[in-house]
Amino acid sequence: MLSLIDLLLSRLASLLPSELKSNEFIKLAVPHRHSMLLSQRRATLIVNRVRMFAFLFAVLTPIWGIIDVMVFSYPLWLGLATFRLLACAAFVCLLLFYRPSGNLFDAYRALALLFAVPTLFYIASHTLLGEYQLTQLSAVVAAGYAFLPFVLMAGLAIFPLTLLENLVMASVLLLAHAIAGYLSWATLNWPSYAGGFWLLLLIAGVAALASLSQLAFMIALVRQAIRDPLTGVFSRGSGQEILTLQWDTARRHDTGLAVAFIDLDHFKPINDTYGHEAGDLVLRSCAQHMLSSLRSTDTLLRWGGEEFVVIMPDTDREQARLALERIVRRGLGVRPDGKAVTASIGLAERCTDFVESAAELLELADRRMYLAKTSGRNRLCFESDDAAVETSAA
Ligand SMILES: Nc1nc2c(ncn2[C@@H]2O[C@H](COP(=O)(O)OP(=O)(O)OP(=O)(O)O)[C@@H](O)[C@H]2O)c(=O)[nH]1
Repeated sequence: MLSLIDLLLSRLASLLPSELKSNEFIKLAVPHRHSMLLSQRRATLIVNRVRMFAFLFAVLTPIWGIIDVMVFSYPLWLGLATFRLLACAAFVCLLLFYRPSGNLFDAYRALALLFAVPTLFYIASHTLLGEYQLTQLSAVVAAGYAFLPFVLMAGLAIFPLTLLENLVMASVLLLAHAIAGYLSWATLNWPSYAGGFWLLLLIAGVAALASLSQLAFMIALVRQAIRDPLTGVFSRGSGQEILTLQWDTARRHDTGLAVAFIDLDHFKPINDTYGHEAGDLVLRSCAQHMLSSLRSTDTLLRWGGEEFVVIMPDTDREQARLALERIVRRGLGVRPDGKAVTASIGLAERCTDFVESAAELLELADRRMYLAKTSGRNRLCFESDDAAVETSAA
């Protein structure tokens, strides 16, 4: 029995996108496990696709009106044309006034508006068409209106959504379909309605698979773009983006934000004596040592060469100093000759140092790191005079 479950689980795992690491699968299920940068890029992509969809609908919605004029009686086509123009105006507004902000809740709002407009149009047109006895060609054209929920459900495929988000969106569309069925209860053709419901479920499944595989590619691409390939910690560019976001949050809530510049001491002799490979190994192990001592909300990035930066949100200078001393005490790894790796560290904090921008904060931490270097290395400097504190690694 257990081996059957193992077999099933391994078969299921082989269906998952190979671009993802096993600890990333959860990111396909729920959005709150996404990193800040992934959320930001996903939010931007979702809003851009909403605008693309809105453009398509804004152009195509009025065009169908020509067919309505040809087959429906005057009051009916006028009613439908009014709905079409209103929908078209809503799509144009969405296209003109909605711009990507990088905020996921803005993206959800854009998505909700995009789907709300055709859903309302569908319910309104369905109700209006239900009031008329349609025959032959007009009945065939009216049947075309029933395709709208299917188009919307299929449209979900163009967004990189998680499983949870797909379930929410698909449930809303199924509910809209159910409401439309309820509104035409008396004349409902049950076999065709049930068939429509089944088809909607099928499209929802296919759209969710397409949406999830897009998300998987996105997660892998973002990981490659934002991570330093040698150490796996954040790269310099993405680290700067994170710092800017953290800076904005800290300023908005008037909370502390600490930044530490960490430069490994005497790293060149490792390369010169033991080779570049040995140097790479030390860098990797050092990054792992630091990561294991940091909080999950802190960010470690490789600034370049043997320089790292730690961003500590919601942290004042004293807390940051204690955290850095703890990191050094636990160790930064060992050099190939067996001695402990040491570092010169510069610390700056938004509130204590009265800095005006994220760049200024980083620059101050860098200057203090240099001060720690020139004061004898293996120490932490958190003030601008030469109050460098020797750390206890060596
Ligand atoms: N193995 C390896 N070495 C690197 C990498 N990037 C930079 N380096 C080396 O890191 C060394 C940095 O040397 P320096 O800037 O002189 O610093 P240092 O020897 O640590 O001296 P201090 O910082 O003054 O204590 C250089 O030899 C670079 O070639 C890398 O990705 N892998």
